[in-house]
Amino acid sequence: MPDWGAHLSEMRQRAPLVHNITNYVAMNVMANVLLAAGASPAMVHAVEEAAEFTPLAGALTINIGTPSGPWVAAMEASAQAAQAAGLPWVLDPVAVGATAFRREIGARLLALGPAAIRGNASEILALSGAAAQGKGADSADPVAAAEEAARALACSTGAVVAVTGPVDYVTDGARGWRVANGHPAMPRVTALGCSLTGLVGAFLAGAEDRATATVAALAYFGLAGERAGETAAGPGSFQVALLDALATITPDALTAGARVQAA
Ligand SMILES: Nc1ncnc2c1ncn2[C@@H]1O[C@H](COP(=O)(O)OP(=O)(O)OP(=O)(O)O)[C@@H](O)[C@H]1O
Ligand SMILES: Cc1ncsc1CCO
Ligand SMILES: [Mg+2]
Repeated sequence: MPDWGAHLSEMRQRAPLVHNITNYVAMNVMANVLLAAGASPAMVHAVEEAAEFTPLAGALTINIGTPSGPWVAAMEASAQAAQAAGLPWVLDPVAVGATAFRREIGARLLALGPAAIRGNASEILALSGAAAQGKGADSADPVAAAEEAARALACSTGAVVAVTGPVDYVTDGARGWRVANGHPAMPRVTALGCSLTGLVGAFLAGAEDRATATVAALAYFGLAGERAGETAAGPGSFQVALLDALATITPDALTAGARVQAA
């Protein structure tokens, strides 16, 4: 098994600038998650500047949670800029199955070569063209039901695909892992999946093996959730405790606490 903590250590040494085009709900929590982990977030979405900004960063993340025409234009321009610069970019296809608008955005972004795709089971099923039962931004499908779709999507796009839920599944089409870290309070705080997408971007910046870097980001976030769950009184204090745990988890603690199995 790879040394998961080494990925965290490398990310903190690089302290990458991560360019995020995310949704209105996620902006603050996602930026705080990236700062707590040791990366530098920048939320830059104006179509007038987004593509100019992208090459300054170590990675780009694109989240379609609250899309509108000009934002989508910025997403496409930044994804193209990342592709041209050889920078990894991560797609978070929020509620992609819900409307025709989102399905079209998802298909257009998929064609721009994401290095990784991170979504819940309903989103990964919908993005792959399979039937999905998502409830808006929330999943209504089990992770296991999306594993085959995830492998197919990884093979057709070349991206690492991460399906999150009670036990996460990650695949690059050839290899697969299950990540059991996490806490049941996590889906009760909004935008934690969106924030995790930002962390995947941070771990991918400069990484040699994008699949194991993605697994490490998921194990780290899930372990932080476990730590937060030990002290939190409810969803509000959980969010605060999660930030503290992200900042205090060491690479050695991640290596010891990661509950990852090859799948
Ligand atoms: N029931 C659960 N038990 C433990 N961990 C969970 C559970 N559900 C989700 N998680 C963890 O929560 C994090 C976010 O994943 P989730 O699948 O909820 O994302 P999401 O649906 O895209 O969230 P959002 O759209 O609100 O940002 C991941 O680290 C995942 O492992
Ligand atoms: C609640 C919500 N609605 C659109 S985006 C978002 C954040 C979680 O994906
Ligand atoms: Mg989501």
